[in-house]
Amino acid sequence: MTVRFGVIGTGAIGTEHIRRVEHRLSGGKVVAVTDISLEAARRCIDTLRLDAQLYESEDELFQDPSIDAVIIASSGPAHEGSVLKAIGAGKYVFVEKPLATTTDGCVRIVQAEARTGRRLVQVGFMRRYDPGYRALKSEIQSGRYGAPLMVRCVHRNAYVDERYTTEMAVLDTLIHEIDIVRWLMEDEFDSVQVLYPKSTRHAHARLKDPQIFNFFMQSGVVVMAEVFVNCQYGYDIQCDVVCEDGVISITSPQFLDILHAGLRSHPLMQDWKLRFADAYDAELQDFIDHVECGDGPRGPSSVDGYIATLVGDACVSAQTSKGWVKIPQIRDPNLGGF
Ligand SMILES: NC(=O)C1=CN([C@@H]2O[C@H](COP(=O)(O)OP(=O)(O)OC[C@H]3O[C@@H](n4cnc5c(N)ncnc54)[C@H](O)[C@@H]3O)[C@@H](O)[C@H]2O)C=CC1
Ligand SMILES: O=C1[C@H](O)[C@H](O)[C@@H](O)[C@H](O)[C@H]1O
Repeated sequence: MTVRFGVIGTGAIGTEHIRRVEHRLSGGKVVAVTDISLEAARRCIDTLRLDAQLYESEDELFQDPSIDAVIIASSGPAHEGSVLKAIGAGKYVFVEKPLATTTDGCVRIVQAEARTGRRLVQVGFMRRYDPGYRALKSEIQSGRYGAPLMVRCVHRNAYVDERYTTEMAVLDTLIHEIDIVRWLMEDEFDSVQVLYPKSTRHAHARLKDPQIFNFFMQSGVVVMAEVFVNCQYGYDIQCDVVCEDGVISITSPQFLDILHAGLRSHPLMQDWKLRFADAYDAELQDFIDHVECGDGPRGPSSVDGYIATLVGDACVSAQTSKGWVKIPQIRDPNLGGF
């Protein structure tokens, strides 16, 4: 069986995901696309030479019985509505992060999925599929370095545009660290504090950049996460786990070592597309494989998406408070009671 995809949102990552389903992965095919900008959707079909139906709305796309699964790659605020409609139409759903931009929205999705009695949703937390993070988790779990004590994360973009806000540093950017630290440490967040260093002159007037997010995990492990989205030099993702008997760190994949004019240099990646290309391929291939055999997705779940946004909401609160903010208790959305 080939998994027949409809894609909602044909922007930067939507186009990337379409390209990988069509040309790099096995078992999937894009048969329909839509976008709030029909021009963007049409341009995507033409550029990628897709044999796909252009739908004027997602509602029409969801009614297409030939579509097995949808990839939701629209802007974050649109995710909740699209995911709920997709669940209602009985479609499998791969939704880019965040699952929804509010905790209540995530709960509505988790409860809607639970009512179907099936796993339908996977969230695009692709770092769980990155070879570096997977090797890091394996080393932590080996016990060779003793207990983890601290985690240091760095998430730097070369630059962002005027649409990027101080809050987006949480649900658009830091949300990757929130999910990957949960997964690496098999632990939950307890509390968060935000520090604002002096802002860079490269940040637009309404953006505080960089930002430091300090967390206590429930185990007592401390997480220090830097988000700096105008670093100028490139796209730099770092993660060091400091243990009792050693430090384990991911490294950025090096494609080139250049000797020139008396210098040695390693060109840095400039954005997420190349840095996590293998991870994006692996997460979507995993989705396709499990949908194809009828299991339903086994990647990051709607509950993972709910917890990431729950912690994100606490981080946004901490951005405007002076002290520590407690992360609300994680309740099992499957059991209702909200
Ligand atoms: N996992 C990752 O590493 C990455 C994830 N993302 C996530 O992917 C999503 C899209 O990001 P980008 O592709 O960078 O944005 P983008 O702005 O390039 O593309 C978004 C597309 O969605 C369309 N759109 C907006 N609202 C819509 C709606 N209600 N219905 C249908 N289409 C709608 C826009 O017209 C646009 O074509 C975001 O949630 C973002 O957080 C983005 C980049 C990397
Ligand atoms: O999800 C992403 C990308 O993966 C980048 O890491 C972030 O910096 C970007 O803001 C966000 O859209």
